[in-house]
Parts: sequence; C-alpha cells; structure tokens
Amino acid sequence: MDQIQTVVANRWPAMASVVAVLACVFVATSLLGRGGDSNNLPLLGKEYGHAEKRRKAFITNGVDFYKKGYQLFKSKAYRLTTLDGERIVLPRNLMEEVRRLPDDIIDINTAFDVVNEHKHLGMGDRKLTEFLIHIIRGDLTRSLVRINPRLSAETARTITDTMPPCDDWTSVTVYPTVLQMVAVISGAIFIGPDLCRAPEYLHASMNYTMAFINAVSKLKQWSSKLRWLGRYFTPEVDALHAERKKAHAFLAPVIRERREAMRAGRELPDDALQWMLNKVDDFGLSDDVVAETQLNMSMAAIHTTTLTVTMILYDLVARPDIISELRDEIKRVLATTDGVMTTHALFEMKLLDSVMKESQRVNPGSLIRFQRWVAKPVTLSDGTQLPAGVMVETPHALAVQDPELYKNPETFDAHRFLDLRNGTVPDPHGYKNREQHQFVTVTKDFMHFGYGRHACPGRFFAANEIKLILARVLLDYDMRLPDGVTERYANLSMGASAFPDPTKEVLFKRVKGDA
Ligand code: HEM
Repeated sequence: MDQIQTVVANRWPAMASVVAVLACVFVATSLLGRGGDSNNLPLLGKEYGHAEKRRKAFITNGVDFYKKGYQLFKSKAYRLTTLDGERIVLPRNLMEEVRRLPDDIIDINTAFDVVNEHKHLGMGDRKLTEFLIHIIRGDLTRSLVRINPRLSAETARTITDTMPPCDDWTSVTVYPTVLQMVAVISGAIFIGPDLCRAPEYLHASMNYTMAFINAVSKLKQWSSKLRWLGRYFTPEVDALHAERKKAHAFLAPVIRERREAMRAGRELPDDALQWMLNKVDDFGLSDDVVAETQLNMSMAAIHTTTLTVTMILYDLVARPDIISELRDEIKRVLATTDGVMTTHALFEMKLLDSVMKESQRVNPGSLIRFQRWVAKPVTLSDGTQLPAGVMVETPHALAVQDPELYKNPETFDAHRFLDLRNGTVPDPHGYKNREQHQFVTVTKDFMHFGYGRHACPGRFFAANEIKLILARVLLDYDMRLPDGVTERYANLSMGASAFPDPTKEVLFKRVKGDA
C-alpha cells in the first residue's frame, strides 16, 4: 500500500489525468467485503491462498491476472480478488445479454455512490445525474448540427490564443495546452463564449475534478468503517468543498442574471446553462442544482476529452506519413463545404475518425469497462449466477488487442476502421452495418465509451470537439518530435490503467498561408 501511495504522490500530475477518466467511468474502488456468494464461478489466483494474499498478489500483478483470465476464460465468467475485493469478470459473449438487464438489477448509480464516497462527501444526488444525462442527450447532442459553426469558430480562435505563435519550431507541453483548449471550447457551449474564458470558470472546469478525486482517494485510505470519521481528518475533503463553494459563488450571480433575462423576456443564449435553466423546474430541482450540474458536466467532459486528444497527438507526431494523409483528407473535404467544418464535413473525415478510434484501441486507458453493481441476483442464459452485492466488469482492453477480433493488434493501423467501414477488408465481427466501426459507436467488441444504456452520453459532443481540434491543428501546424526522440512517447501505467505522460513536449510550427 505504501508503495502505491508513493507512486501516487510522485506521479500526481499524471494521476490527475487518470482520475479524471476514473471519475467519468465510475470505477468502483471500495467494495471490499461487500461481495455476495458467487462461488459457483472459477476463482482466478487460487494458488496464492486466502483472500488477503490474493489481493496483495493482485496489487503487483493485476494486469497479468486479467491477461491470464482472458486466456483461460474467454467465454466464461470468473472471479478475481482485486485491490477492492471480489469482482466477477464477464466475457464478451455475455455482454449483449447483461447490457439488456434493467437498472434495478445491474446498477451504475450504486456503483457511483460507493466509488465516489458520496455519503461521506455529502454529494451524489441521483436526480441531478438524471437531469445532466437528459440535458446531454436531449439538448447538447441534438444541437450539434446547429452549434457546430459556432464551435468551429471557437476552436480556431482558442487554438490560436492558447498556442504560442510558433513562427519557428516551438516546444509545447501537450497535455496542459490541450486541457486549456478543451476547457475553453467546451465552456463556450456549456456556459457561453464570454464566461468560458473567465479565470474562475476555467479554474473550476480544470481543477474541480482533481480536487474531487484527490479527496476521494485520500478518504479511501481510511478503512471503510471509519470513513465517516476520517472525513474530518482529511484536508483534501475540505479543499474539495472550498473549490465547490468557489465555483458556486461564481455561478450563482450568472444564474441570477439569466433568470432576470428570462423574466424580462430578453433574448437568451443558446448554451447548456440556459438549456438547464429552461428545464430545471420540470425536474423539481433548484437553481443551485444547476450550478452543481455544470460542475458535474465539466468533470465528466474536460479531462476525458483532453486525455483522448493528447493520446492521438502522441500517436500522430510519431507517424508523419499519417499526418500528411490526414491533411489531404481534411482539405479535400473542406473544399466541398467552402472551408466550413460542418457536421457533415466532420462525418466525411473518415480517415480521421479511423485514426481516433485506432488511438483508443491501442491506448485503451483503463483495462476494464462496464463496471456495475449487481443489485438483485440474476442467472444468465449460460447458467452464470450473479449474486446481489458484487461488482461486475469486463476486460475491454484485452478484447481490443485480441488478434481474433483485430488483426495484427500490436500495429497502429491508421486505416483499420476506415477499411472495416468501407468493406475493403473482411469484418471478423460480422456486423450487418459497417458504420458500427465509427468512433462514437459502442459495441461488445469496442467499449471505450462503455456499453449499454449508460454508455457515455457525451461521446457525440466529444467526438465532434476532438475532430474540430485535430482538424484545425493539422491544418494550421506542422509538428514533430524533439531532436533525439524517435519513438512515440510511452504511456504511463498505474495498475490496470495507462495514460499519456502529461509532461511531454512536441514541437509545433505554424503553417504559413496554407490553411
Ligand atoms: C473522450 C471523452 C470521453 C470518454 C472517453 C468518456 C468515457 C465514458 C465512459 C467509459 C463512461 C461509462 C459508461 C459505461 O460504464 O457504460 C462514461 C459515462 C458518462 N459520460 Fe463520458 N466520456 C467522455 C466524454 C464525455 C463528455 C464530453 C460528457 C459530457 C458532455 C460525458 C458525460 C458522461 C456522463 C454524464 C456519463 C454517465 C452516464 C450514465 O450514468 O448513464 N462524457 N463516459
């Protein structure tokens, strides 16, 4: 445990990246001792002895456990003693059936509550989550065609403002630069084009997630039975509440002003804050919840998108041939839309879409996906019994690197998903609709955005924003690795997660008069 804490302390900036994803995917980390009776399933790591010994073995060899489990039980569920107690690892062939189970059996919200220590942090309003998901699905995603020209202009402006002039080759630390860009561009739609640049907004948007995860991870160092007390001795919890208070103090007058504008019948902005205010009464929620919903939306969106863009840029800069091919595609597509990055234009950038998906395939982030709490016992069609009170999960990263599903999985193949989409190569998945190989599509063979009814609702917005950023950067900048660096920057790994090194630099030079 000490070792882990040291690694966490030393790698804090990198950890911050990971925890952002963890926050989004609701990774359960404190379920020790809460498992039900799942003894009918094979137990991996039996040879290590009793549960505590297996748990310790998992701390040092977690990834190997999953790899062995994948080899031994490719089409059968098995048990694994993780850092946080027993889990049931589900095979790909059961996922279609499990994803159809109702929420009162396979439950994401309870997992979320436990994972994020809501009880001890005084957070976790389910109605708020429901409200947020409604706004994302019902307003944000549906508005993409309408808001895209605005988003595209914001992207161009923000990239120019955030990057140094780059008249000559200039070194840029990628992660923090992309983080700033993503916070501003997303903010333009979340809260409007003026406030998205306000230092208070940007601070909350970029730092609240870290404060949140920092508090949760510190709290989890206490035994689960003592966390109610540990909360009072954990300064990170107070720091989180202070950040939250600051963010609310910034948002409260903004919300009041919007309310006044609504009462006065003035023209209202077309952004997520306004969509929330238009509907919050229907959900029986208060304006204070709107501020909290804004914070939660940033928490789900900003670091996850930043990690994805950073991974893709690291993949691209090490492969200059793909950069020039992508540029050609972007220019060819934009020639048909008078240079405007419409939704249709983004859809037509199919090589870019393929590169984005291939980057997710080779950099799956977390090894596991679809973490759910079994709320009621259920028996699956193959006889697998899932008892109430256990966590289930599936080893997504191993599936996307399985040669039976993805040929030559160790190779970064920029055309992989384009070829699958176009039907120019055989499809080992046998999809009737080859459009399922798009970046935004979730399938049992590709769960980067999760799976089932709780798969990431923000992925359409994220895909749109990632394409806008990459297309603009590729058109406006040449990029290369610093002298002496010949290979892609290695990802950092922590347990079953891998993330881009947030300290790495790439050289950029502005393309002159050719965009
Ligand atoms: C590349 C960026 C992103 C990645 C990789 C990502 C990934 C994920 C994953 C893995 C899940 C869990 C799904 C499951 O377990 O089935 C999730 C859920 C969620 N994501 Fe994202 N996400 C991203 C961007 C966004 C954005 C931009 C938003 C908001 C605008 C968002 C909002 C949410 C919400 C609200 C949930 C919870 C859904 C539910 O409980 O039903 N995400 N995301």
